[in-house]
Amino acid sequence: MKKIVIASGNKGKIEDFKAIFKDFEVIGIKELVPEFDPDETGTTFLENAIIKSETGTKLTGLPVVSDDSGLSVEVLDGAPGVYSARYSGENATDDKNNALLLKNMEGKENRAAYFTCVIAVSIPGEETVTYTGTLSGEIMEKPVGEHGFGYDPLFKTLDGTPLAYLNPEEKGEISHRGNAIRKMLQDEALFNKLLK
Ligand SMILES: O=P(O)(O)OP(=O)(O)OP(=O)(O)OC[C@H]1O[C@@H](n2cnc3c(O)ncnc32)[C@H](O)[C@@H]1O
Ligand SMILES: [Mg+2]
Repeated sequence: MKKIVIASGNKGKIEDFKAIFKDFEVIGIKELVPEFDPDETGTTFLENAIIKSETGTKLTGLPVVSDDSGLSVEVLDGAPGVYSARYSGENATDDKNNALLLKNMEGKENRAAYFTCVIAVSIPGEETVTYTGTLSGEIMEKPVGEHGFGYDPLFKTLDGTPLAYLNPEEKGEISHRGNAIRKMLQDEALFNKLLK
């Protein structure tokens, strides 16, 4: 089976990609390079996704997939954006990030927000390719639901469904990550290269 490496330390993401690359041997990059943790110095999701996939290919010599994603809130000028994972600082956790977001949204009328996901794929000797997906919705007044991770408990879709009410499969049907993945799966040229 062909190998594909997922350049992420986020177990949720690796599980998502295992379900997608069923015909590949999916390897989390930390299995090969335990200290893998490139600085996400980009100012866009696209730049950070490329940093992660290209660093991964350089270190492993294998095809590498990465995902850079986050939440952008209109009334906060797009914050937390590329800083979504570290919104509440050095020792950020999902709970701390959500608490800070609620605090910064106190008294705000406009609750519009969207998730972005950029997937980058680097293959040795080939140009890196990227796929972008988004999901629009609103920030709620308090966390609800049991599913998901990150900011899911505070997010509801435009039709009013709280994201954390959805199981992984249901979320994938509408999510920013699902939408980026569907674009990637339609790219036949990519899979021809990966399977070569
Ligand atoms: O960089 P890697 O190692 O892949 O893992 P990470 O968790 O640091 O991932 P990012 O740098 O892409 O940061 C993404 C953050 O955005 C948030 N996020 C991304 N996708 C999300 C989703 O589907 N639901 C809720 N929050 C999400 C969440 O807080 C993540 O920690
Ligand atoms: Mg990260």
